Amino acid sequence: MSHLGSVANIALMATKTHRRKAVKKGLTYTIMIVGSSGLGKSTFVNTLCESNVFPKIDYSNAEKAALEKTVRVSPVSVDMEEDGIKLALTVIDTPGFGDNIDNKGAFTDILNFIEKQYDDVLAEECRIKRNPKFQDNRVHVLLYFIPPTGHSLREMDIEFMKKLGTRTNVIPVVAKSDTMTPSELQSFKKRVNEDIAHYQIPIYNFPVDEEEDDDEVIEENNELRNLLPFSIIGSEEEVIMNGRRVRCRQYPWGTVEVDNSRHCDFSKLRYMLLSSHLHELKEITHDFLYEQYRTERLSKGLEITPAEDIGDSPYSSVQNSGQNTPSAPASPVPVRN
Ligand SMILES: Nc1nc2c(ncn2[C@@H]2O[C@H](COP(=O)(O)OP(=O)(O)OP(=O)(O)O)[C@@H](O)[C@H]2O)c(=O)[nH]1
Repeated sequence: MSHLGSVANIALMATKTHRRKAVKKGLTYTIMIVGSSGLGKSTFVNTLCESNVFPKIDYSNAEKAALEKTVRVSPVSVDMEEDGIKLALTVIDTPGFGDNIDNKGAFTDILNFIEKQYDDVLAEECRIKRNPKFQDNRVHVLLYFIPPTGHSLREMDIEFMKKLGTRTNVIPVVAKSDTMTPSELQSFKKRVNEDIAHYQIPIYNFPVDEEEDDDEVIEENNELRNLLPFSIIGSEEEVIMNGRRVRCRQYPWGTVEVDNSRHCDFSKLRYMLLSSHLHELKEITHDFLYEQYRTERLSKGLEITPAEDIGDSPYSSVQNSGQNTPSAPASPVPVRN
């Protein structure tokens, strides 16, 4: 066997071992949620994970509600299983913008958080002896919550998405889309897309490679691109309808169902995030976004500090009794799987 052949074999074995470990331990994956205050970010996380990751806030008690609001970047790990694959999912809720006249502070915290995860990986790569317990917490996808104003994007949303889009895969979503009629929603989506194109906001827009991708992938990506920005509805409420459990929001005039694709795009977004596009989002993060950051960082000749030397970890865990279990932060893994 040639030297190249044996190297290739070792690489293949390493990949297989890595995959086996990932299947056993759970594939690590990180989603960040960003947007103005009160748009339903925490509710969305609970809906996505089908469990009480973030405790429900009692908005009838203003004082208590103010205390319970998300006030810092809050990562929580949730063990899930999607299509037979274990996921060690980390969901990061962030403080909502809008309570302060100047929201730059909250935004800077979010950007710094994303970049710090890249710095940690870079520092780990630069070590002579690797830390076997190193935890890679890079953000693979960021859902940007757009308020359902019915107008167009706000200046703040344009500025924030533009900056975040150079660092991570940004996917815009229309929050609380049950507050708009179908035709209002369609016109709003159109205007948001026009703004995204006009201001050249670098979102993840389901790119296709006509030569490389097969027809199924092209069709799926075209369909998902046409849904952008995804309309979402969050709810932790369940009712029994025609003998099946349905997650919904109930109003005097009717019921909107979270998982009904005629009511909103939640189910398509969930499938795309946790199943069909998970690997692609991880790959783009590692191969492109991180590489770009790394090049910028190293070309500026900045000093890289090993991970454990930089401040306290913001990671926390939450107890819950739901089907999917929020637990301690994602299990330690070597760089990328
Ligand atoms: N109409 C409607 N209301 C929603 C939806 N999702 C959440 N809500 C409600 O909106 C309010 C705020 O929800 P949260 O999930 O706390 O919002 P948040 O964005 O996490 O708030 P901050 O922590 O302040 O940033 C609650 O009363 C929710 O029940 C939705 O899809 N539609």
